[in-house]
Amino acid sequence: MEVGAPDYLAGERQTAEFDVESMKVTWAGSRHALEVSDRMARLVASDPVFRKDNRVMLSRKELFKNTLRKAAHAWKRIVELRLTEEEASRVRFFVDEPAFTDLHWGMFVPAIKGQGTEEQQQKWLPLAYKMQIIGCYAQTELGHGSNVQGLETTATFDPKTDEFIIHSPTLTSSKWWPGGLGKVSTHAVAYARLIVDGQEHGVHGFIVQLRSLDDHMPLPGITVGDIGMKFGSGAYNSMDNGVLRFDNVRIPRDQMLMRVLQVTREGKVIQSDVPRQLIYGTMVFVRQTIVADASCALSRAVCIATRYSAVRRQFGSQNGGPETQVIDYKTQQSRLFPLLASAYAFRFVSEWLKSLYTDVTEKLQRGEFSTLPEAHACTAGLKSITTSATADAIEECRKLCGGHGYLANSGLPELFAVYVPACTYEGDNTVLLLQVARFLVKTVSQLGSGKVPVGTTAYMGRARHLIQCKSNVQSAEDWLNPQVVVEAFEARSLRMSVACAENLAKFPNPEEGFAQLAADLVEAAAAHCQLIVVTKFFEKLQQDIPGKGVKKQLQILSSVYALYILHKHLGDFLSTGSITPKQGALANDQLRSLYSKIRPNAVALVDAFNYTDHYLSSVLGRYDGNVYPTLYEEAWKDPLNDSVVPDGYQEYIRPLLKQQIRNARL
Ligand SMILES: CCCCCCCCCCCCCCCCCCCCCC(=O)SCCNC(=O)CCNC(=O)[C@H](O)C(C)(C)COP(=O)(O)OP(=O)(O)OC[C@H]1O[C@@H](n2cnc3c(N)ncnc32)[C@H](O)[C@@H]1OP(=O)(O)O
Ligand SMILES: Cc1cc2nc3c(=O)[nH]c(=O)nc-3n(C[C@H](O)[C@H](O)[C@H](O)COP(=O)(O)OP(=O)(O)OC[C@H]3O[C@@H](n4cnc5c(N)ncnc54)[C@H](O)[C@@H]3O)c2cc1C
Repeated sequence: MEVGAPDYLAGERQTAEFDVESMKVTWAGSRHALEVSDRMARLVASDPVFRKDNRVMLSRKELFKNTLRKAAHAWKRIVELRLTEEEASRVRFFVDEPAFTDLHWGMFVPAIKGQGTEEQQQKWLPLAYKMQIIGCYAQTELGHGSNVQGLETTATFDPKTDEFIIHSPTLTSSKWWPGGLGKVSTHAVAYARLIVDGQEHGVHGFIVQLRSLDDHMPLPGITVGDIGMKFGSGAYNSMDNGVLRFDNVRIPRDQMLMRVLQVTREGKVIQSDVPRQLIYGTMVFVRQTIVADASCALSRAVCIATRYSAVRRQFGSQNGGPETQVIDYKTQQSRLFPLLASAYAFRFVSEWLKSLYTDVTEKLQRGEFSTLPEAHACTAGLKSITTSATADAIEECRKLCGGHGYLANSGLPELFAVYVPACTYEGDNTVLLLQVARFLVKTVSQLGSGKVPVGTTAYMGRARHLIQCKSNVQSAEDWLNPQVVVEAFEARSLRMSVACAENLAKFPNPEEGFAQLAADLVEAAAAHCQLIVVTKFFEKLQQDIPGKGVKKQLQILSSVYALYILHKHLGDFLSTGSITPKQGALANDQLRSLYSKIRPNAVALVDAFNYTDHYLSSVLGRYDGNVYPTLYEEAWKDPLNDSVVPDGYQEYIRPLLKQQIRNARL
């Protein structure tokens, strides 16, 4: 905010009962992370190249070219200022525009790192790090996305020339969707069925050059282009999601990523001791980053809706005094505050998931693979529930802002349009929950075998207790006890998984059973993942959290998140007998009183996200709350208002107004 400018939300900020600067540190993860983030946010906001207020007005071609300009400028600044990787990734975050660079850094580089041998990494990574080649992740095809084993592109080994022949045998085998592929990438990690000596060996990644490094023309045998406009104006259309076909394209044998499986000069196929699932490792990595993205997108929407709800007034004027701020309506609070709590919950669970991922990656380097199934289940499940909740929440925030939320300059429509594909990409959310369900059912089925469940399923080791325990909640206050809450969540989750396993056992064919019970399995998986989020929030509170009143606020938010989920899924808690209807009602009483505690802190709690006005790009979410004059000014900037009488008046409006109506009755 400019120095000396009026702050229409100052009154809201004065009621805060905690130290906002300390909360900023907790949200950012550390004082260092906050400092870096703050510096990079200012760097981006002060640079006119990164302007984004005109984005929705640009044609696709203009938008795309502007994205290229921003990406090139960002890279120039990163090199000139010698920014660290951490700083560079914050620059990307605040530039706030999907671009080919996301796939280059976010998937192409990690695919080579995770699936390439040492020599392959040494050859390709330096080129990729300097952006002397630009890569994408070409897995999905027109006919198959979720079913990776169903991909049709082939990679046939030719022992005569020591090459692979990459080919698209059918229309449905055309690569379809990869970001950065359509117009920019020079290379791809393309996934194809490996065929050696007439035998199939499953789907593997191959580094394929697509375009000339001299004139950017597609290489012989490559057909490549953009797949067309996507949902929403502006939004994800800055990305060149592409289509790609191979017509017997030859690549050297050493361009197959060979960490998991090697093909020798003689055409021998050698399986290393690395599990086949590591071919899916890049997806595990990205799913983990998507959980962190969910907390960012959600906090952004909540920041806009909270500030605006404090500015907006409707009804309730007493004796000519001001009307009621809409944030004071209990209905507004019961819709908004759980989303605020969810933003914090997702932030902390993503922190934990990142540490789990780092730990698993270190173990994989040492040849320890036992934690891979847990890492897969956690990343898949948390990606699924956090993105679904965030997509719904952004739309809810739009509604919380009434009519003005529908204006593009509220920032919410574009945020929604950019965000919703997260429910689909990197694994459709239902398909991913089914993966979690398989993991849970397997864990339950092994309970009797003496195998002790560990990690996030450790609670299943107490199945005997959890299957029959009764919650001892007697008052609304009892619901503030984390142990009581966690036990109710554990009982609900375990009982749902056990019920699924029991029902599955009734089917002679387990796969048929799994297919028939899929809807129940998805619910059991979601219950398990919600338990993880709740537990990790409570565990965060065990840490030393400095700053006046900060921990107290987080305690309130953790209870709000847990009790909101309980209230929303009350049917599960009741039908599994994890709590009684009376206890459910007490949870709701507690939730109401927690909302009242959040109310004086709401604006400060969203200030703690430390978002600049540039990043929020929302008239409704402005830091200073100066909404109405800005809305009014912005309206006049619309190109439709360039002329008082619109184009088309002479052709279409005037003749209409001047028409002779023959039949007066018409
Ligand atoms: C310095 C400068 C810096 C500059 C700074 C610049 C910085 C910029 C940085 C920007 C960063 C931004 C980030 C990127 C942005 C992203 C944007 C979005 C892009 C979106 C990309 C995509 O959209 S890309 C395509 C994703 N497409 C899927 O997501 C397919 C889903 N489909 C499957 O994933 C499989 O198809 C599916 C269902 C598992 C069945 O696979 P299947 O049939 O083979 O397997 P089964 O089900 O039979 O399972 C057999 C056994 O494998 C186990 N298992 C399965 N998966 C496993 C796994 N992953 N890990 C371990 N284990 C796994 C399973 O648990 C079973 O285990 P068990 O046998 O023990 O039970
Ligand atoms: C914006 C965007 C960017 C993308 N970027 C990339 C990229 O860079 N690289 C890349 O390779 N791919 C990319 N993709 C593709 C993406 O990964 C796939 O679209 C995604 O994995 C979903 O697969 P699908 O399209 O085949 O969906 P489908 O599987 O066809 O889903 C259709 C419906 O079927 C249901 N369904 C499917 N299988 C099952 C099942 N077994 N049980 C129950 N229900 C089922 C789903 O729940 C869904 O409701 C991108 C997609 C989008 C939208």
